[in-house]
Formats: sequence, structure tokens, C-alpha cells
Amino acid sequence: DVLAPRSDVVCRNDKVVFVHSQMYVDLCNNLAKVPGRASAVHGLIEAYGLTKELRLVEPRPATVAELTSFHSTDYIHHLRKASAEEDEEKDIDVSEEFGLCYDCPILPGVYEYAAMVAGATLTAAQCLIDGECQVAINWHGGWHHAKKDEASGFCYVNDPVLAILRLRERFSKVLYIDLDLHHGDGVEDAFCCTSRVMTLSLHKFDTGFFPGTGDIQDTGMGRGRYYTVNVPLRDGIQDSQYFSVFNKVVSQTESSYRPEAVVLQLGADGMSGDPMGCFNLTPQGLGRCLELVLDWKLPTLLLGGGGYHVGNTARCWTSLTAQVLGKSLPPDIPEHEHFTEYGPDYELGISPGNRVNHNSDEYIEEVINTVSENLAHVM
Ligand SMILES: CN(c1ccc(C(=O)NO)cc1)S(=O)(=O)c1ccc(-c2ccccn2)s1
Ligand SMILES: [Zn+2]
Repeated sequence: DVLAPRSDVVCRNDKVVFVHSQMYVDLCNNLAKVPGRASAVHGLIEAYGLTKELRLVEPRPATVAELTSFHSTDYIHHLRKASAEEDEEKDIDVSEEFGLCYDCPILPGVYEYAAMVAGATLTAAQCLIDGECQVAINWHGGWHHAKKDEASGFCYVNDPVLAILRLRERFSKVLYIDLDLHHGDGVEDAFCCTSRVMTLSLHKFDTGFFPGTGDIQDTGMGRGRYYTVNVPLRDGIQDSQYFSVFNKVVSQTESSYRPEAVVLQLGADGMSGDPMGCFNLTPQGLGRCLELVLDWKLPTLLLGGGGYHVGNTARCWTSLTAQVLGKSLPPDIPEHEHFTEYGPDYELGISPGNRVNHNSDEYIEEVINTVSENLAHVM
């Protein structure tokens, strides 16, 4: 049965679902941490003619009931109330209650934004459950730090958790893979005590680096022991080493866990040139990771996440969208509304920087061996 899909969800349509509407892009443009990124991403995907190859599905906002399938009612009600208040009425609420301050300020309309992002990710997950597609994409989702009752790290609602909970209604085992520069702590916390969801995160792990969790010995608790996998990495890692550790760890994870569906968070803040300035990856490196997951032919949900160089994030997610479609793209950025974002080279490719790599081969070897020993307990 190696070739047979592992679940009885037969995909009736091989079109890739791409959740999109202009209103959704506008909302994300204005309220996400990276203003204007949403339209740059969509603009480049459209400029390369990929939207014609995709099945565009309009998002709808998540309901309170859907949001509170993970988040607390108090938190969601507070978010909705605070979001609705006009500036002048609102006493300057810098209370740290619910984490709504500093990195996650209460901006007018932030509730509508968060509910729409969550609704978009749930729309994508539903298409997979209904067998409408094998791959569904929401590049404006992937907000992996939000906790049950707390906004965190630019994340107000944890849409990956909501999607996994929805997928679990249909699939007995769901694998979550997080390739953002930062540890996917909110998703790990949500599922650390269950073996029904396996969370695997490759991320930078270093003293004082946000969020500070995700060390290699954090492997889950109780029935979830060994179903949390953390791959802590250092600054400067490049595609080849990154894919090498990804390939070894994720292949062993898939063969031992045998998931029925996959959620893949593809935050682009590990790209060379990102203002975070940590990893030294290119879209080719993430693309090799994506290829490995797509080869499993499982229902797969692709999400975005971080990515603070607008042009490079659009380059990355456009390249990955083309890869899902099996299309190769011409190297020169097509003329379009956001063309100036791509200067001075105006090319699709991103080259690695010549930065110091703090991941020795010995370190990588040791990480792989430790993770492999832990995975031996997974059945
Ligand atoms: C709130 N922080 C986060 C949280 C989450 C992310 C993220 O991308 N998570 O996936 C990024 C920064 S933070 O304190 O580390 C930072 C805020 C601003 C940062 C920054 C801004 C410009 C250049 C480098 N770093 S880091
Ligand atoms: Zn990040």
C-alpha cells in the first residue's frame, strides 16, 4: 500500500486550493506586522501567471465558536471588544492582560483581521477534509506563537492550531512541521500532551532569542512524550546542511509516525537577507523540504508565517507556489505593480550571504542522533 493514500479521503480534484480575496489581502496588508507584504506576495504570484493555475477560494471569517475551539472565551471576547473601541474611547490599555501590548498591540480592526486569517486557514483545511484538493495554501496564515489566552510574537490567533483541530475531526494523526526561523511554541504547547498530533520544529535556538523555547530535550509530556520534536539550530545555516537535517529527521518522523495529514508552516524569516539576520537559507532550500513532504501525497496544508524582507518573502512563497504546481519560473521578475520591491537585480532567485555558519557538522550530527534516538520511541 506504499502508493495508496493513507486516508480514505480521495482527492477528486488535483487543483491546488489557494485561499484569496482582495478584502483578505487588504486586511492583511494593513494589520499584519509587515505592512504591504500581503499584496506584494499576491502580486508576484499573479504576475507570474500562477493564479490562473490555482483554484482560488474566498475566505470567510472564523466564528467565535471556531476561535474558542482553542482560545479561551475571555481572550476572544476581550480581543473583539478592544478591537472595536475607537482610540479616543479606549483608556490607553497597556495592560499586559492577554499579551495585548508591545509586539501585539490592540489596533482598530485587529479582531476582524485575526478572525479572517483564522477563517482562511480553516477554509483551506476544510477543502482538504472534503477531498477538494491534496494541497491547500494560505500564505497569510501560520501565526504559530499565539497561546490559548494570550497574543504573542505578532500572533493574535493561532490559526495552525485551529486547522489541526479541524483536521483531527477527519484524520487520526496529523503531523505539524514548522520551518519558520522561530520555534513554533504555540502549536507545540497546544499538542504537547497528545500522540494524535506530532509537532516538529526546526528553528534558531540561542540565549535570549525569541521565544526561548524549543530545546532538543523538549519532547512532549505524558501520552505526548516523544511526539514533540525540536531541532535547535544556530545562526548562519545554509540550504545544504538545513536540508540534510530536515531530510533525516522528517523522513524518520514520517516512517515511524505515519501521519494521515500534514500542516507545513513555511515562515520566510530564515531567508538570506531577512532583517532578522539569522539563517542564510534560500527558497531552493525550503523548496527541497517542501518536495520531500509533497512526495508523501498526503492532504497537505501550507501556511506562511514570519518574513520581514517583503521582496524576499514574496520571492520565496512565489517559488514554493510554482513548485507545488510543478511550474518553473523565468528568473526575471515580471513587470507589475510591485516591481520596484525587487531591485537592484529584479531577479526571482535569492543568493546566500557569505556569513559565518555557527552550525558545525559535528553539532548537526549530534542533533540528528539525539532526535533519532527520541524518535525510536514513536510508533
Ligand atoms: C517580538 N519578537 C518577534 C516575535 C516573533 C517573530 C516571528 O517571526 N515569529 O515567527 C519575530 C519577532 S522579537 O522581540 O523577537 C523582535 C521584535 C523585532 C525584531 C527585529 C526587528 C528588526 C530586525 C531584527 N529584529 S525581533
Ligand atoms: Zn519567525
